[in-house]
Amino acid sequence: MSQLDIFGNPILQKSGSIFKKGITVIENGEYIFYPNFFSKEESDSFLKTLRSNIIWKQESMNMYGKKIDFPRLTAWYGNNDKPYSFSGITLQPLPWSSEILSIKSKIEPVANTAFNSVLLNLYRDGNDSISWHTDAEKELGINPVIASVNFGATRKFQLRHIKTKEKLEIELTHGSLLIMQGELQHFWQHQVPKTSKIVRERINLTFRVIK
Ligand SMILES: O=C(O)CCC(=O)C(=O)O
Ligand SMILES: [Fe+2]
Repeated sequence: MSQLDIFGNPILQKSGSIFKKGITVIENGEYIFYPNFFSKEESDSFLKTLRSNIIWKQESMNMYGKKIDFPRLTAWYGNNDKPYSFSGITLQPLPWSSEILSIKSKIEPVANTAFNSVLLNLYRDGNDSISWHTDAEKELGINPVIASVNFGATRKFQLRHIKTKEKLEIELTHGSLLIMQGELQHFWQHQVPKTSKIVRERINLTFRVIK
């Protein structure tokens, strides 16, 4: 476990990253990580209510004429009725639920951003994953702020610079908050790889602003 600063953020030992006011500044991007943003009790409760109240869907995409299921379940909520497209599929948002609004109101002052939509992912076990991508869809505009909230199993979140191929890794723990900002989405891809470890379910919420 790395050393933590006064904000509870790990102090990165990696060369090339500067740490100021809780923001980790890396080449072509910034992030803020709170390993314990929500208490254990709050996190346990959100995990349970989101698991049962969210309308989870098995989305799929078409690849060479074959239907391929995403290796996770997803849901899309928001106050914006513009459809949002990613990985070749288009999602219509469902109206905010009370537990999502409660999470949103806690993270907005920290992220300094009023989010109008959220994508939820349910990773049922270590076989579920999301592969290398950026969240740089044109609806999100230039230098989007994306706030990622995590409940359940701790999973590895990897970042890879598209030019230098440098890699960073953050363990996204139960109750953690990761805010990605600056140029990060334009220069770094991210993924949550499969793991052969036996892990419980994990729910991730990425809050976004659709322009
Ligand atoms: O599950 C995660 O931590 C990442 C999810 C993600 O990258 C996305 O939904 O775009
Ligand atoms: Fe993403």
